[in-house]
Amino acid sequence: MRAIEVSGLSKSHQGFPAVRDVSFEVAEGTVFALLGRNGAGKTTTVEVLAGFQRAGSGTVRVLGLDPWSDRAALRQRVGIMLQEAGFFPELTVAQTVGIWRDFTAAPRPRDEALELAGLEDRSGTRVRQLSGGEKRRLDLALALLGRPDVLFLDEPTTGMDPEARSRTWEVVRDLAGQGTTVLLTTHYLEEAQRLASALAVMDQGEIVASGGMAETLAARRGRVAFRMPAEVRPADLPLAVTLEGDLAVCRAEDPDLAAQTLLSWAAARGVRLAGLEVRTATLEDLFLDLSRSAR
Ligand SMILES: Nc1ncnc2c1ncn2[C@@H]1O[C@H](COP(=O)(O)OP(=O)(O)OP(=O)(O)O)[C@@H](O)[C@H]1O
Repeated sequence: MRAIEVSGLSKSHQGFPAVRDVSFEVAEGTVFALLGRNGAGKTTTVEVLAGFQRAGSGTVRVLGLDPWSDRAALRQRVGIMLQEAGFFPELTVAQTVGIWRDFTAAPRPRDEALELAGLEDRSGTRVRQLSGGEKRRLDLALALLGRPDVLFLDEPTTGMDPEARSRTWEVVRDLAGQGTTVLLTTHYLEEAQRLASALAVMDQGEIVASGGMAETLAARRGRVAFRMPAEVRPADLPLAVTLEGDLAVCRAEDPDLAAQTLLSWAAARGVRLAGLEVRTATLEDLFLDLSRSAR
């Protein structure tokens, strides 16, 4: 079943086309990453899906409902963590969660929400004293209060330290494992690659790449890199390489095979390929390729 369906969505801000003819679907219980450079249109898309902005044209459905006209019905089933949360700075973390619970149907217990977000040690701290990353964790605690079926996370781990970030990843994975559908925007490509099973990349309001994470990456070329031996010239090598400082980099559809070819060549000549690194394509490679082709 599809939890989110977007078909031909367009949305302008004062005549500026922020989102243009965007279509994608998110299967129930999966994590979907919406990626793209600053200003690509991700937040606008999420805000339309969350019912904060009305679609300009096109069709949008969340759990089969229209996020704008069925806002009241959806509010109980959707959790939202947007980029700019408005908190009361003088309230403590526990008081903030307490107030939010009053507005939430069948909320999680306060301490469970704080623990999920890794804020159990901060419950007595005033919101104004929280660090940026801790405020993001409070956002997460609030988004999770109502045990949502669909969770919108707009740059959820910005400002978090590595430990908080990996803890958040675990929470997101667990939620998806329990059936929650998660739509994530992030500038951390590693985060998207680790969490999401499908993705769409936006640029200037349009989708420029989309599909399953594994298939999308498998279709890209991987990379073999090694330190260029002083006695070897690039033209001597059996495969084409580019030089990045003292690193020789070979892009290949099958990087394992390319590495084998290079190693057999080196072994036959008694040459050592120091620091050899073989990896399949990452989201970063996809981004670099997309921005190269956009130039
Ligand atoms: N309320 C608004 N009024 C006018 N223009 C807006 C408004 N909101 C967004 N825009 C413009 O629409 C475009 C898309 O913005 P959006 O916030 O959706 O991008 P984004 O992909 O989320 O970017 P970021 O990664 O920086 O958060 C940008 O050019 C932005 O300046």
